[in-house]
Amino acid sequence: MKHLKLVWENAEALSVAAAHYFVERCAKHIAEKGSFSVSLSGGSTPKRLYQLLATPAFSRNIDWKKVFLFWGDERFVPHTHEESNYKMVKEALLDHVKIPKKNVFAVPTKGEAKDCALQYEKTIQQVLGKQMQIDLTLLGMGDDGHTSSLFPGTDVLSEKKRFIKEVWVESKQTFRISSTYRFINNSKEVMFLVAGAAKAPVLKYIFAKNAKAKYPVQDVNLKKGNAIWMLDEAAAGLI
Ligand SMILES: O=C1O[C@H](COP(=O)(O)O)[C@@H](O)[C@H](O)[C@H]1O
Repeated sequence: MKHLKLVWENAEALSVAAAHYFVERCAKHIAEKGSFSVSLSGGSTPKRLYQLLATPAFSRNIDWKKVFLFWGDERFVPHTHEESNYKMVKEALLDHVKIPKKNVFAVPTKGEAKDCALQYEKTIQQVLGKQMQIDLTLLGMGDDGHTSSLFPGTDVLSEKKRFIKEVWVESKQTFRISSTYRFINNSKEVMFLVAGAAKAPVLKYIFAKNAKAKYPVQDVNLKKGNAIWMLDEAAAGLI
């Protein structure tokens, strides 16, 4: 897998560049096969991208009827909770664009986490078919090197069969529902959005020559596609 690193002046410039990239990929996939599937990232950095996509400047260039949205990970809280990734995307994007409800696949969060994870995996299978291939997976990276909800030291890191799995995150004393490496690495392409100086030490480590495996993000290794890293100057400062 190739890694393309692009460094932008700040988080705003990074988000604008990511929005342009999203529009371009969307047009390409729709022209080629009539649809565009995206796995959305949670966390602090992508919110601005979603807000930009909702503005007329970007939104008018997106054929929302042909866009299918999934969540790469979700906090195990109701969809109305402040920490819900669904709520963040709803308020930043979904409430402002004409995407059909049937194209939006939120992670269920009622009942047991393990049942919700299984149910979501089945939903994705029904929509994407056996291939389970997302066109564009958006990812962030935590200061601890986690991506999606693949946190250091968690069981989900060694999951080989499942595409979606519940994960108990000890450091946060909570369940999350996460994409597994199997699902992420089957994507056609991933785009990382990473901003802020707190991310710089992990980026320095993972982009060093012959870096040994240490952080979960290092196991994102697409079977066929490539990774594009959108970084701001603060995050890229030690590379
Ligand atoms: O991929 C992801 O990464 C973030 C970490 O991103 P941050 O911008 O909040 O530092 C993670 O927590 C998020 O849920 C996930 O989708």
